[in-house]
Amino acid sequence: MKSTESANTQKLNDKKACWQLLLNHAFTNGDAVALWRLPNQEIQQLIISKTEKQLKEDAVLEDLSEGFMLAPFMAEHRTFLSADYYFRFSAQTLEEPESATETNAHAWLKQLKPIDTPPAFYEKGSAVKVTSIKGNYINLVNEAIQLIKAGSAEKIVPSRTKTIEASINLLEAFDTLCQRYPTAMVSLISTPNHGTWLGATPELLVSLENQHIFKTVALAGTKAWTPGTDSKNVAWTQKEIEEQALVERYIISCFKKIRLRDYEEYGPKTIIAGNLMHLKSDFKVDMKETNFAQLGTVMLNLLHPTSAVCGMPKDLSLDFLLKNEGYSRELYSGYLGPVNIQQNTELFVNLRCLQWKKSSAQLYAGAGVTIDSVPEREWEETEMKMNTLLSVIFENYTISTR
Ligand SMILES: C=C(O[C@H]1C=CC=C(C(=O)O)[C@@H]1O)C(=O)O
Repeated sequence: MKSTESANTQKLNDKKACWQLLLNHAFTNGDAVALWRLPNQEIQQLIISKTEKQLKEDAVLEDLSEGFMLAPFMAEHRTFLSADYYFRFSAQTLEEPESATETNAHAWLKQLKPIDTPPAFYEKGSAVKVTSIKGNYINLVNEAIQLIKAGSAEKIVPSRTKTIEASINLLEAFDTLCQRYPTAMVSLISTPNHGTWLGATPELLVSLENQHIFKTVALAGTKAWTPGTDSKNVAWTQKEIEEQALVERYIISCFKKIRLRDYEEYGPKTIIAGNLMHLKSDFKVDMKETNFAQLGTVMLNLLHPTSAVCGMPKDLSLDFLLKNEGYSRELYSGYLGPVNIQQNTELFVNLRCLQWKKSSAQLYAGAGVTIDSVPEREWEETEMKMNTLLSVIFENYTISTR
């Protein structure tokens, strides 16, 4: 017992060794794992959960225990990972416990027996890859444009996948994404039911600070960012301005539905998200002043899927995507994030992500199509979005795509 403790004490001073030890034990026991880093924070957080609990449709966000939520694009089957073991890490080491949950987790860690093989992340069966062919995606965008021209929809967000043959070192990739994209929510999730997902998303869906301040954003419009570009001097086209305004109007329509008038709105302004720039407006509500204790739950159900990932009107766009995209989005464009950890909930739309396989990775991206869309440009936009991860992860790899 004593020798295990001293071996582990050394590991605590080495973040990567500590991750290996924890993940190895989690995967050996069939536990689920969520590792994440919130925007503009140094601290990386890790949950190990013994159960992948399916949430009921009427689950109340504000009443959940400390944990991590995962929702696929078709959000009726949401998963909740309770924080059975919770750890925080700085750049190199494990942080000292600050809560009872963390103290328990540290005690558990100290008595774990070393396993010196690399962690075996969960892998899910392969998905269909029809939309990875350029011609298919161009046709899909053209069909969306026809529907919009016929007056049935204002905006639709068709997506596609791309498979890369390579074996990724997930923990290295997670750390590199954290360094390269300080404003993104970076996550690495591995569960028996969902497999393994890595992402660096710029899009907040719902945040609740101290059960008091509700926040969401309207994000749309995409341009390549090159170092040195000043975000204050970026010119956006009419198409991009309208595309983002649609997302804004959608959020406001959700507030109207619940008769909430007292919200603050800032922007839109240009933000840098890795290799890209977007237009973003911020919305904020004081839940105490508006006397709306369950605003998070109510808005989450109304907002998802937003017109940034689905379209406008929502039902018609969803119907179009389910019939025509030709693959299941799974966790791509769903949402994920910590719930009620240290009184805060921060759920993000799962964009700029990949699904990991032992010897390959499946990337996902979509583009907002409006009446002014040019299909070839939408294809290029999805390529740029996939490059957010590819350019970081594969810096030192030879890539072959199919
Ligand atoms: C659907 C995606 O991005 C959304 C978020 C920001 C900008 C978008 C756009 O310009 O089309 C998309 O609405 C994606 O990254 O797969």
